[in-house]
Amino acid sequence: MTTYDYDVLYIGSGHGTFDGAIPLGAKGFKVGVIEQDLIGGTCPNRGCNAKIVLDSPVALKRHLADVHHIVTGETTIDWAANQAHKRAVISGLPAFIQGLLDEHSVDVIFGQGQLLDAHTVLVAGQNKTADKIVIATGLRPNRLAIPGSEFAHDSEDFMNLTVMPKRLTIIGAGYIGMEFATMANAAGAKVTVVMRGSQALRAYHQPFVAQIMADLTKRGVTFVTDTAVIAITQQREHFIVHGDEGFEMQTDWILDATGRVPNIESLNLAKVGVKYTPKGIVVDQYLRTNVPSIYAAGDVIDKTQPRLTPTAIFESKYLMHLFAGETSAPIDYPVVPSVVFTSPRLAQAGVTVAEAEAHPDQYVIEKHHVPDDWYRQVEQETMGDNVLIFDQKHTLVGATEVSHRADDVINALLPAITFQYGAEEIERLIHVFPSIAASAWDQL
Ligand SMILES: Cc1cc2nc3c(=O)[nH]c(=O)nc-3n(C[C@H](O)[C@H](O)[C@H](O)COP(=O)(O)OP(=O)(O)OC[C@H]3O[C@@H](n4cnc5c(N)ncnc54)[C@H](O)[C@@H]3O)c2cc1C
Ligand SMILES: NC(=O)c1ccc[n+]([C@@H]2O[C@H](COP(=O)([O-])OP(=O)(O)OC[C@H]3O[C@@H](n4cnc5c(N)ncnc54)[C@H](O)[C@@H]3O)[C@@H](O)[C@H]2O)c1
Repeated sequence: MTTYDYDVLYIGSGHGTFDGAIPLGAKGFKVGVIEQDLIGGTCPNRGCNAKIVLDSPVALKRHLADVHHIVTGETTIDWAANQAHKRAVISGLPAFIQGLLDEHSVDVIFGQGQLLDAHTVLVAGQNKTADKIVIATGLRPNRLAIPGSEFAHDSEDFMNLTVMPKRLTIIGAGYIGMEFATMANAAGAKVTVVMRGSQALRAYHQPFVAQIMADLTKRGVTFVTDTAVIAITQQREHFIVHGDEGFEMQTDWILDATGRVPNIESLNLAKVGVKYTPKGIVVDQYLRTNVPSIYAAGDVIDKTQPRLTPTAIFESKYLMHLFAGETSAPIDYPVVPSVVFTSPRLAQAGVTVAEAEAHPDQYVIEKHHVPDDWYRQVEQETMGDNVLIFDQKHTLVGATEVSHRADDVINALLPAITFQYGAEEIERLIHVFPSIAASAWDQL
């Protein structure tokens, strides 16, 4: 029988890897993890964790604005201090995650991994062999293919800014475009978002997206719609963003937020015969590629599920159970909730409003205006709406909300959606009172 260096060798050390690699190591499997950059990947170092620290005073400033006649005085965000706080919170995460890997005897190998064959990865000049290989190399920022694209920055650069530019232009109105426009606006920048079309956050309920855009506009953000950026030029210490049909705008700093692309080029996929598309690696229902010993997890998979940390964690844990022989079933994704961290937040889970509206024979739609709830008046929320979607048996199957606490509301409703609770279970699940969860549950 062939002996390999590892039972399982992961390429990449993000959530698509470590949430499964650590318990697999703990079960006694020989596990290796190859990483070319910071341990933990995007989410802890330059994604969710970094972003939510920077956003915290932004959300707080918004709450204070709502109660300005009670808590008086002007509040400003000291961006340099915010940046220092972010560094203090996240800088220890790679060592923390590496500590967990070490504790469970998972080898960490630094370097760029490149497949040599179905069981061998070349890293740091050495061949490492494994019974199974998991590709979990994630995504990187897209770079617009236009003249002057080198003058634009990415989300990581934004999150490392120590001085907030006076004028900031964001290209793209997806997650990053909208969240970072919110942060930069609250920190005092004059923000312009240039959009190729007219729709932001396409996966979300558009009337709620329109509320967020109108609110940001009121706060000073400019949305330039139906404009494709065709070039960026430098003019002394400023930049000019050139759009089609003669659009031109002077700015101090440009964020290219036009999406993210899979990290697959360096892997040698074609030589080993692993199938992929421009959206990532093709896998079957067992997250297995067409090469039987090679699997993939996390953002690098070409998939319909949202490319989010909870999805990567679920996939990583699924593979851990599969490799440990604890399941032989195909992956069965639960409801994946999602949120855009604007102020107010926009969150959703389960059946979307668009799906429900398209099938009125299957679904019942209920709408609520958030400030109508006495508990939401405590924090003086002035805007906010939600839509709850029920099936014909009045089981909750979907929900979306725009409000300051939308993320907490959707989390609170999630058990009802995921486990299809009936009236009896809903009555038996009680919450701390008063609380967001109690308030959300009261709607069922
Ligand atoms: C700005 C930003 C904010 C985000 N905010 C949220 C949020 O609020 N909530 C949420 O759920 N999700 C958020 N996400 C998405 C989330 O970060 C990803 O879904 C998650 O990190 C995916 O994990 P992963 O393990 O698949 O990939 P990654 O975390 O990207 O890890 C891949 C790792 O592979 C390494 N690698 C790549 N190629 C090689 C190679 N050849 N050899 C060795 N190593 C390699 C990379 O260096 C990287 O460390 C955000 C993303 C960004 C960019
Ligand atoms: N809250 C969260 O969970 C969160 C936050 C940030 C990022 N993320 C993840 O990070 C990933 C990337 O986020 P993102 O915002 O970069 O991508 P995105 O796909 O959400 O948005 C990209 C935007 O750029 C636009 N665009 C694409 N090509 C363009 C072009 N040539 N010119 C102009 N506009 C163009 C798109 O229309 C879209 O509006 C996503 O997978 C997301 O899941 C998640």
